[in-house]
Amino acid sequence: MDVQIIEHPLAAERLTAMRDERSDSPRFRAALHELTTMLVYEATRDVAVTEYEIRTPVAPAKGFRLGNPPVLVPVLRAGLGMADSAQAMIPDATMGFVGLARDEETHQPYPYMESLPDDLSGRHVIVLDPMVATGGSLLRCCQMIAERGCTDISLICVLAAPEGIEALQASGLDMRMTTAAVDPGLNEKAYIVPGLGDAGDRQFGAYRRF
Ligand SMILES: O=P(O)(O)OC[C@H]1O[C@H](OP(=O)(O)OP(=O)(O)O)[C@H](O)[C@@H]1O
Ligand SMILES: O=c1cc[nH]c(=O)[nH]1
Ligand SMILES: [Mg+2]
Repeated sequence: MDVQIIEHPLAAERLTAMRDERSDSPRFRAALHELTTMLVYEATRDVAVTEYEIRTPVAPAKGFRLGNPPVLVPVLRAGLGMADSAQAMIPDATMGFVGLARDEETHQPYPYMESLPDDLSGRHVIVLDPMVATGGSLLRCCQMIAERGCTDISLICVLAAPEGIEALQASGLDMRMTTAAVDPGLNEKAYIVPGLGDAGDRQFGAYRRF
């Protein structure tokens, strides 16, 4: 799996705001929105475009549009905070939704929503989830997508742990990842260290869901 780490001063500032425990939910969400714009910009650098003719007020010119607009798949809850800015960058994208909650004891993902097109063959799917810790949640999501025939999956995240990257690599699924950083590892609760805490809680509040 190709892993692209975005090193840019503006991205580093947004990531710092997300990491900082003093950032409240509005500041955290704003930083995630802005960082997602940058991550989407970099992750889509090589997507195919179709050329077509337009006219400027002065002369004919070449125009470009995305050849195969992607399907965006935010992973609820935390990925929901990336959905708006990703769709603003790619207005022709459609959107599917996957809901996964990690069990706090076993660290296994519990699926509670799977709202995806039945047939994803020939489609480019971009999965949005800020956190890749053990990799279990993203792997589960990518399996759902691959079962629907997709062979072209991009992952956009904010922070990844080496353990998660290895788990995704070991799955053998053909994917590429764009992230703002790879942190050193996980603690005993499978949280990324230093990380930024629980990305869902920091956006939407902490409560027990299941
Ligand atoms: O790589 P993993 O070990 O699977 O952990 C990462 C997952 O944990 C977080 O979601 P969480 O389960 O906390 O749900 P939430 O977004 O509703 O808070 C995060 O958004 C990922 O989906
Ligand atoms: O560090 C972590 C690990 C899993 N999920 C999060 O939101 N943060
Ligand atoms: Mg969470």
